[in-house]
Amino acid sequence: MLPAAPEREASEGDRVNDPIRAVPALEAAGLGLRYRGEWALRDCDFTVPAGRISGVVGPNGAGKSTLLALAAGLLAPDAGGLRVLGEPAGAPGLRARVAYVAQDKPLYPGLTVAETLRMGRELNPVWDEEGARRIVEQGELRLRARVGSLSGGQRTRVSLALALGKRAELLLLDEPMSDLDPLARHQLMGTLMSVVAERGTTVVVSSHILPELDGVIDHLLLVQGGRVRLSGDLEDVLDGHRLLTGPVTGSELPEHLVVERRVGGRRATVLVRGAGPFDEGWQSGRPGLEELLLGYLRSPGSARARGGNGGDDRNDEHEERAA
Ligand SMILES: Nc1ncnc2c1ncn2[C@@H]1O[C@H](COP(=O)(O)OP(=O)(O)OP(=O)(O)O)[C@@H](O)[C@H]1O
Repeated sequence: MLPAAPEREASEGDRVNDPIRAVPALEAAGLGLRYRGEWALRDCDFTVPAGRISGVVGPNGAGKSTLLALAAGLLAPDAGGLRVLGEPAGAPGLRARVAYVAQDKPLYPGLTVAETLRMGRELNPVWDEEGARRIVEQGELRLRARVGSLSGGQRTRVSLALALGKRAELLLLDEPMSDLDPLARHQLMGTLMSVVAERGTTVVVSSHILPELDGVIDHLLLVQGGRVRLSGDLEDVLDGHRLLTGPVTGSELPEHLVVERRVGGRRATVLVRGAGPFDEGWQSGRPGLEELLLGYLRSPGSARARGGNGGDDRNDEHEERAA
């Protein structure tokens, strides 16, 4: 597991009373985007609160990168709308307020690491030279090395240094850690989280490496098949589910609450929406993040949920019909 996110400076009450934090980081209504006529994201309604670390989770091809690119203003929606920090995504006023690290970490290969950081300093009205250098130096990168000669993990480090140096209000990170070795991942995530906690930065980070997010995120967006399947405060979402174990026969469960059922021998393990009470034949516990996500990912057509209360049935029916 990666280092736990340090205590955030602001409490929930502070956020509500702070007019800036009361504006969500992302707010999508009916958001959709097509590539060559095929919907990559469709009918997405969600809110990502400010001042939090949100995990965008989903399998390959789910639409995570598309969602982040829309938030970064690199793509324009084909349906619905997306507001970022209170402004329409892509608005010029967001350029200095949002930093985006794309999955393929595009950088200029001909520049050295030092020249890349200098470019960051010159292009951004606010620049944290010390913070950016710290990230580069932790990786023992030579400032004179050409970016084109760096490994994938080293380029990730330079990209994150640029993003953090910008001191943006919102960091959009698309699979930031996928090409880092476990030690670098642990170290860099720790640095990232402490910087973010210090500054109260909002982070939206996509990943399909579930352990990477455990103990780090405090808000969740589960994307599957181009739709948002689950979203909400992480604790509320976990509180809104139970992992039940019991004999395969004899204990009843309302089918519409079942997310995933696995049978091993005579015992069944069932992930359900809602906190019960359930038939007393079941042993019941709150699922962990990985158990919850794997349950949903393994059962793409099961009960759908939204928000921490385990979901809204009317929405579920709508989404299932539209799918
Ligand atoms: N440039 C593109 N042209 C055509 N189709 C695309 C393009 N980019 C993405 N898609 C399609 O859109 C869907 C969503 O892709 P996206 O890259 O957003 O998924 P993802 O969740 O980020 O996947 P991964 O975890 O593999 O990065 C996929 O079906 C993908 O094939």
